[in-house]
Order: sequence, then C-alpha cells, then structure tokens
Amino acid sequence: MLIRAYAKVNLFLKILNKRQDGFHNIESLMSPVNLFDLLKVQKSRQFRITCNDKTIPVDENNIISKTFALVQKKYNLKHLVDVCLYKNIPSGAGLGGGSSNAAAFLQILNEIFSLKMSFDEKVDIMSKVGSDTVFFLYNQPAFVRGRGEIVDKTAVLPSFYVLLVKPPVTISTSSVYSDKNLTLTPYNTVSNMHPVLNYTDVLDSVDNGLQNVVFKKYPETYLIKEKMLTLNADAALLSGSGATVFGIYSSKKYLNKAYDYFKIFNKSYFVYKTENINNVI
Ligand SMILES: C[C@@](CO)(OP(=O)(O)O)[C@H](O)COP(=O)(O)OP(=O)(O)OC[C@H]1O[C@@H](n2ccc(N)nc2=O)[C@H](O)[C@@H]1O
Ligand SMILES: Nc1ncnc2c1ncn2[C@@H]1O[C@H](COP(=O)(O)OP(=O)(O)O)[C@@H](O)[C@H]1O
Repeated sequence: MLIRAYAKVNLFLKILNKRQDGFHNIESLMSPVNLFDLLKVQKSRQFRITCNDKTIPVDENNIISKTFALVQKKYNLKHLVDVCLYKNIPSGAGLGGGSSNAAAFLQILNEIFSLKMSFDEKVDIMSKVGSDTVFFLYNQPAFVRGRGEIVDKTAVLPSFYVLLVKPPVTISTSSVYSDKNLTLTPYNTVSNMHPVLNYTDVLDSVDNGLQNVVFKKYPETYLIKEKMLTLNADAALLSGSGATVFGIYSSKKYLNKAYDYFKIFNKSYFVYKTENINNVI
C-alpha cells in the first residue's frame, strides 16, 4: 500500500511557557503544503525500512520504527512490515517530515492489519512519538495548542502560493526551545480564533516565537527572509524551528521570480515552490 505524507508550515507559532515536563506550551496555526514523501508498506517476515535519503536513520531511531513498536505491542501483530520511504521533504527543516511520516504510516498499519483503530486511539499513539504528529492525522489546516498535540479546531484558509527555501543547516528542535533568548508570548487566543480566515487574516497572524533564536544562531535564515520580502512576498517567516524560511505569495509571477532568484543564488539551498492545501486527499 502506497500513501503520501505531506509537509506542513506553521503560519503562526507562539511559545507560551515552559512546563514542568520540560516541554513548552505553544499555540500554532499549521497548514499542510503540497510537498510530500511517499511511503510504501507491505506485510513481511522481517521489519525493514529502506530510504532514498541516506541521512535518515533506518534503525530504531526512525520515527516509523517507534510507531511500529507501539502498534505491534498494543495490537499484538503477527506480521512485521517492509517500509519503502521516498523522502522529498528535507529533514530538520521545520516542515514536520518525520511527524508526517509517522501519521501516514499509522494510517497504513490500520488498513493493512484491519485494526479498526478509533481516532482517539490513533491520537494516543501519535502523541507518544512526537508533539506535532497528531496534526498530521487531520490532513487539514488546524489550530493546535498544548505541546502541539492538542488540535483545538481545524481551519479553512484561502489559497496562496508558498516558496520554501532551506539553507544547508540542520537545526535541532530541542536546542532552539532550550535557548536562553527564546521569546515567550502569553497569548491563549487559539480557542477564540475564527476557523475561517481570509488572506488578510493570514497575513496579519503570521509570527514565529522561535525566529529570534534561529535568526541569531543562523544569520543566513534572516537574510533569506529579508530577501523574500524584497522579492515581493506578502509575508516571510521561519517554519517551526527551521531551517526552512517560507514566503507567502498571492502572485504567481512574483513567486516564480523569487524561485528563480533562490535557485541560482546558492546551489546548496533546497528551493521549492508550491501552495497550501485545505484538504489532503
Ligand atoms: C517546532 C515545531 C513547531 O510545529 O515543529 P518542527 O520545527 O519540529 O517541525 C514543534 O513544536 C516540534 O514538534 P516535534 O518535532 O514533534 O517535537 P518533539 O520531537 O516532540 O520534541 C523535540 C524536543 O523539542 C522540545 N519541545 C518540543 C515541543 C514543545 N512543545 N516544546 C518543547 O520544548 C523538547 O525539548 C523536545 O525534547
Ligand atoms: N521518517 C523520518 N523522516 C525524517 N526524519 C526522521 C525520520 N525519522 C527520524 N528522523 C529524524 O528526526 C529528526 C527531525 O526530522 P524532521 O521531522 O524531518 O524535522 P523537523 O522536526 O524539523 O520538521 C532528524 O534528525 C531525523 O534524522
């Protein structure tokens, strides 16, 4: 069975406070974008992951292995699985590639082993392997809170173009959250947000509380953001903990111009032009 695992961007990400368990309470508006990995999963006598991207671990450190271990234990599976993972989403990019793989993999396991898992059971397993994994069970834009695992409500967004630019640095999420320069913003507004946003609402809401830390540590990311704005992005910001900076465009002409600029500017950059998605099929 073959499934797509889509990337996300955080249109806003506010860090509220640090919790007793070491995690941070956050509020975020997350949206899938049209960039996806492919997962092919078959029942097998041995557990194996193969991946086109050699920087991704294929052992117990892969989030797919962690997900499988939990499902195998809970449902006492009689077979193992062979997983073929084709990565298009760069890792350590703030695009949620690993988390998205975990959710897509769980959906496949549910199908091929006829597990008849309830949505709550899926949520329970996803929240054990990551913080922003639960969002990927929804396949829609959504407001999230808690450590990221509470989906407050889904959202409907207007269509816009998205330019993704990632310099060749891989950023550890935990190092960003633990930085002493992290800016906290006590908001608590997600529950009151209107679930249907127009383009102005989207542009007015963009923000990322992790940006200052990442811009300071990796000035290249700040320069990319500034350049995108010069190249007529309606907004530009860091996604998640980076290192991807994304630009929001309403004009295809400006999107293409900015894409052409970054493609030539530095050959080691990951540069991708795409759009947001409201309903993943
Ligand atoms: C920053 C965000 C924004 O969507 O995305 P990414 O940049 O990773 O895509 C998320 O909060 C990342 O979620 P996720 O990638 O699932 O994080 P986890 O694996 O659960 O946590 C990695 C580490 O980040 C820190 N962490 C994570 C989430 C959170 N709300 N507070 C934290 O302090 C913890 O130190 C944790 O050990
Ligand atoms: N299936 C997977 N896809 C991508 N990265 C994975 C996967 N499993 C484990 N990882 C590890 O998780 C870390 C974060 O990757 P990823 O989820 O893509 O980034 P981010 O959280 O920044 O969006 C990387 O160090 C990577 O090695």
